[in-house]
Amino acid sequence: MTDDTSAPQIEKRVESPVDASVPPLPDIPAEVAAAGLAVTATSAAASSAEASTDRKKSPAKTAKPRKPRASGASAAKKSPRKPRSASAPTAAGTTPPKPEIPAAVAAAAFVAPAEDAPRENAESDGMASSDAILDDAASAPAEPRDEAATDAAEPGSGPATEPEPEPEPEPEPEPLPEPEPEPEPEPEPEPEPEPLPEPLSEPQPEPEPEPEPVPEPEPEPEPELEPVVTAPAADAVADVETEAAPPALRLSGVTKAYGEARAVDRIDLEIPAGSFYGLVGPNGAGKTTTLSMIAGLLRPDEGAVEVAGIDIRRDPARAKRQMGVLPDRLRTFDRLSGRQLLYYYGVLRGLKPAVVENRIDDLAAAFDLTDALGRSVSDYSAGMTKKVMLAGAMIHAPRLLVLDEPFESVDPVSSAAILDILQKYVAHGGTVILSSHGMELVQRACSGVAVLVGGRILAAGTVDEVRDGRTLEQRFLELAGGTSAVEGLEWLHTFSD
Ligand SMILES: Nc1ncnc2c1ncn2[C@@H]1O[C@H](COP(=O)(O)OP(=O)(O)OP(=O)(O)O)[C@@H](O)[C@H]1O
Repeated sequence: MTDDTSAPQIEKRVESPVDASVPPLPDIPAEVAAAGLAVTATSAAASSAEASTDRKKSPAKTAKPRKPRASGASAAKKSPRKPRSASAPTAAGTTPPKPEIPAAVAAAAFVAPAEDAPRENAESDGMASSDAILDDAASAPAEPRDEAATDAAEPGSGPATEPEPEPEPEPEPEPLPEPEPEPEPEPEPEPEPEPLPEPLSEPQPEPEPEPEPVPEPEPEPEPELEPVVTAPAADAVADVETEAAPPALRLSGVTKAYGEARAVDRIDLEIPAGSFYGLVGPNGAGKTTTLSMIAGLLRPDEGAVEVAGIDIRRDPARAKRQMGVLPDRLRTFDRLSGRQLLYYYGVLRGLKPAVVENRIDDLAAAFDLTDALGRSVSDYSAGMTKKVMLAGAMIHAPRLLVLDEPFESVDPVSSAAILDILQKYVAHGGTVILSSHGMELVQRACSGVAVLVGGRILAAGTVDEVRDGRTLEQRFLELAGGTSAVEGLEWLHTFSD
């Protein structure tokens, strides 16, 4: 379809995707994204009410000079935001409806993070990128997150909105000018602004409340924001990855048991950046469990997972920032339209609304979803849902894509388009690890492969090394036990009618 052209487009726009005012995902999710989204949704919904209320009030408040608590810088920052949110998410003419979703989402998503929880929980948490986000959020700092949430709210969807952390730090036109010019405490500043405001506000010292509101503390958040969604240009990805040491992914003695059964048993695996890596194995072999631990959605009982050298257990927020995740089950916020869902994927990852809008269009074209963007995801077919979730996993241009059976249920044309997108992504330094039952596809598309059977890796290396002169399917059958003789079903050959 639009394969050839779509990919390049994506690269094009990856330049300055991060919303300077939005904190990195990890933080965001304190409640958010899939896993985090739920949280975000929840908190966002909750705070959105406040946010909207605050906004409405803001003008009025502004009229009243309050005590200059926030620095001039911060105040200045906030004012410009309001206008933006108003025009935010309308991209293709479709304005994201109200985020009742978030609320619903939150409920669903949050269940996820459970690690040792029973299957149901594990899955909902499971490989959902949103879940991952949630985890991040949980581990992330509170501040940035609020901002992210705020941005997310901007989409115009009233509900899930902006968590305004501190409703009070209201900018004060009058007070601002003074703090900035110069911390001349007593002489001039006091006479003008203080008379009225003081009675209203709270601060303690009457004479010198201004010097305290340190003017500089706020600039700090910005530095954090930048590193957040680094994704930018493919070139950048390539640069960073190429030389420096750590592999894109390293598993060391990773083990996960459910009761007595070891779903994953002491797995060691190292995948260099720029790899297109396949994880194959029979049903129940432990592929999803392994990918869920990589994504940070399940915690290993033993062993360590490192993403680009970052131990996901020690610094989950930063590690998850590097990843885009497609969960094994298509659980997502399906009451949102495709456009809304992608919009939230993007803003929750800290992207600027305008960037998200552009990427949504690019991804929709690439995945042949343009005509479906306005429809509720709950009405999508399995393949369409898989594609929109895959698009969501990519929208922030992560360095590592963790995809659980990305081609399952996807039609041949879309599969070819997805494969083309992934191959170009890898060619520019990105790394893909995916699970699949398609031996032919893995043999054709992947550079490396691991065969997982009974929770253990029986073979791993380049595809050619593993298949060792045979087809990958033949090799797989050997390792997985081959074809078993079918006996005991003779009754099936004697029809009941
Ligand atoms: N939450 C859970 N609670 C109990 N057992 C679980 C849970 N999740 C997975 N398992 C078990 O762990 C083993 C590995 O499951 P997993 O889903 O990782 O396999 P898989 O290789 O992805 O299988 P498939 O190819 O069918 O998707 C299976 O025996 C499964 O029943």
